[in-house]
Amino acid sequence: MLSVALAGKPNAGKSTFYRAATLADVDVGNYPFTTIDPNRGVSYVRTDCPCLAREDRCGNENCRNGKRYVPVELLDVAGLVPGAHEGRGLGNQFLDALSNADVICNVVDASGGTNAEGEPVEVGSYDPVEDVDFVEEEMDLWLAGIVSRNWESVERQSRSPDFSLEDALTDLLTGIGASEHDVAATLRSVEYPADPIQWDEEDQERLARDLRARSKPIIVVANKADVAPQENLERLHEAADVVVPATAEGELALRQAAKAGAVDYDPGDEEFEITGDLSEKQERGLERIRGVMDEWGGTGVQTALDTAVYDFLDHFTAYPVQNESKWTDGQENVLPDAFLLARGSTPKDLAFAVHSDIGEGYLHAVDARENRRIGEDHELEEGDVVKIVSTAA
Ligand SMILES: Nc1nc2c(ncn2[C@@H]2O[C@H](COP(=O)(O)OP(=O)(O)OP(=O)(O)O)[C@@H](O)[C@H]2O)c(=O)[nH]1
Repeated sequence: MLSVALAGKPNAGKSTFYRAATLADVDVGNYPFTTIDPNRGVSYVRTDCPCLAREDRCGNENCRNGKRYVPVELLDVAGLVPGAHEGRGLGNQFLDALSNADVICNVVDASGGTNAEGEPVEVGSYDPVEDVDFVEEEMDLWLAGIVSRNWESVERQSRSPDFSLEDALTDLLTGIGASEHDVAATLRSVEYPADPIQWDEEDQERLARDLRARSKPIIVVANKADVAPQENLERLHEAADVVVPATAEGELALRQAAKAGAVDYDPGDEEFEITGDLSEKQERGLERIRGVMDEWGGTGVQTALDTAVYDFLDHFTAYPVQNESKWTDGQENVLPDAFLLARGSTPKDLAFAVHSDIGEGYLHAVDARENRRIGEDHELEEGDVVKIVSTAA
């Protein structure tokens, strides 16, 4: 399962975001929105379900009237502080947890109401742009530290006659969780000395920064947007590639109210409707959230996850089925599964995502929307429904 990590300094709102994003108003099937352990849970990205193209909604447990929720792992990596790569605060423990993530949401207190250590200060007095830079910096230097600690071994290997620097670096970097694809791209784009003995700290750091940017991309969640000065949000937009304004507290309140049956709201909706009895205070609280949602097109929590996975990581959703006309599996379940795949993935990649045996026995595939056979190197797209024919099926 694709893994999204929440990082950021203390008190930025990570736990609130995490609690909101892993809370469901109903229990859903195999992937309840419940927490796996205190810092690792299941959340969802939202997309249009292919059943919208049909007369009836599919009724899948992760589809709500055509809004499809696709499971992702969510990690809450608490308490990162400046200097963590040198062991400050809880130090490397958190950075190590981040190494399992495919994409990172840097939760920033956009209100400027907490300082670098996460201690409360007057709202607007701290510059949240500092928090954008520090998470990136900590991760870059943490990776540079790993490269540096392992350098002696690369130097030792270089004495062997059939030594290849590229192979040694690939071994080292894939060993710490980077994909071969990212490592190859980094080695192509960064200039470095051919002899490991000639490398200095700067060479190691350049390599680490490039690889970090490829293998651990970071989006910024401008949290506490409900109380953030407009100027802070503008500055954050200038400082980072992708910034999503959000109110984690607002999303948590809405999901709790939805769970209690007091509002009609699905995660990612731009608005909600009050449907149950609420105290005057509760109603005032929810109306305040409505004001923020009107401005940003929702609370931003679902948008942040969707942006991280679909836009920033450039993934899409594909739906394998066994019956190409009914879009069902062997048990008559309609659109039973949804898989997140990287842009450029083919039917064979989908087959491997379903099961390695299905991938190995791959024969051909059928586009169930168009009802036609598709080639092995056909690039799948968002919402594709695919029947895979395999010797293993
Ligand atoms: N105004 C406002 N406050 C928020 C929002 N999200 C979180 N908070 C508040 O910010 C404070 C810190 O939130 P947490 O979720 O505990 O922060 P954290 O980043 O997990 O902190 P650590 O666990 O210390 O790493 C709490 O008082 C929250 O209620 C928001 O969207 N708006």
